[in-house]
Amino acid sequence: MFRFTLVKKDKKTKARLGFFETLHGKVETPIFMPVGTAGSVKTVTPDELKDVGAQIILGNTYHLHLRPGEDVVNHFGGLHKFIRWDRPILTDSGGFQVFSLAELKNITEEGVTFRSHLDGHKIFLTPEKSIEIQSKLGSDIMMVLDECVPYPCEKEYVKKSIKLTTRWAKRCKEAKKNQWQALFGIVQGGVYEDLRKQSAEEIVEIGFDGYAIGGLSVGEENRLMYDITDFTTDYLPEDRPRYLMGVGTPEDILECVSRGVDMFDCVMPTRNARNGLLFTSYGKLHIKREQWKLSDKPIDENCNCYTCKNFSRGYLRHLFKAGEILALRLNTIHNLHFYISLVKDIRNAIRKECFEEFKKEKLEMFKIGGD
Ligand SMILES: Cc1ccc(CCc2c3nc[nH]c3cc3c(=O)[nH]c(N)nc23)cc1
Ligand SMILES: [Zn+2]
Repeated sequence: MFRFTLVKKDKKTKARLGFFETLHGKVETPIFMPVGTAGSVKTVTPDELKDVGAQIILGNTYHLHLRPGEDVVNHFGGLHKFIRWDRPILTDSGGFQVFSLAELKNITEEGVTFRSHLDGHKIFLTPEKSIEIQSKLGSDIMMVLDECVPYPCEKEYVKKSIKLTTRWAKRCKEAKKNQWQALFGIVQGGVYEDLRKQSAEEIVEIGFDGYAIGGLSVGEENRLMYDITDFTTDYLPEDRPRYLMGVGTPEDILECVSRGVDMFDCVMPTRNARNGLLFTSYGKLHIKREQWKLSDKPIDENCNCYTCKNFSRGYLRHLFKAGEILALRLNTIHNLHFYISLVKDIRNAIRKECFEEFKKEKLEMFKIGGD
């Protein structure tokens, strides 16, 4: 069960306001999706995720297959019941994680063989296997198994790779049959516009509930990521959501919304939080710095999250320096709230037809610097 509704198109940019409906509820777009790789968004509870306004979270086929295994999750009635999250969940197919995490991998027509990064045992992931795992996890949105080529990557290899990715996408759609879960296609093609066009046309031809732009946020310069995104969205149907995988910083999200992207995921808010790097309206702030030792100010005076309503920078710095686990939790709550509030404000700006001014103002403020 899946349906996307386009509510409004910005007049000056390619920004869009919309929402999609799933079995587990509605998600407004543009949206930021917190990453919960192994069945938890690190350090926070489902209730805290709801408090910061999370509407959908991500899970991962690769990690959950390795541990605890999809049969264990299925035993508990699927991922929603297992992790106590009753809103939508999107799972990645495992392809990207194989290419970025696993030792020794071998890609053939049939699928990809790799060794687990946990205990080294051999695993053979095929399009059919990936769909089987995601079905047992019971995610609302499944991703096709694709090959995310590295950056840089020579054009001849990318040319062959997108053909494989298209054949795997077809096999995923066939393997899904008439299951209730939505299935998103993934467009590849590296940084080559002609290959991006070819991949987009082939994936759209197969037909999916939504379309992801893959193969970016893999080390290429931001300008290149923006250009490829801008080029690719023109080849995706208007009446389906567009998901730019792995993106990005607050600036990236503003820039890519204006280039026609609806869905984002990134480990940045959660990973940076655990490293003491906090997002504020004026840019990033390093909480461990000496200068915050006696500061009684909140992280961000424009923020009304639990952390900013209750704690000073001085206390948060102390917790972080002391290695207190509470530091990781309070920092994560703030950073997630920052990202989720940013996309909420983006939605409101598109609704009020002032997105371009909003984007310019935000980008200026981010440059001021939080430290
Ligand atoms: C839990 C979870 C974590 C991460 C992701 C997205 C992971 C991700 C990328 N991240 C950065 N760039 C990325 C590119 C691709 C890609 O081309 N294909 C796929 N399947 N995933 C990607 C999805 C789910
Ligand atoms: Zn806050």
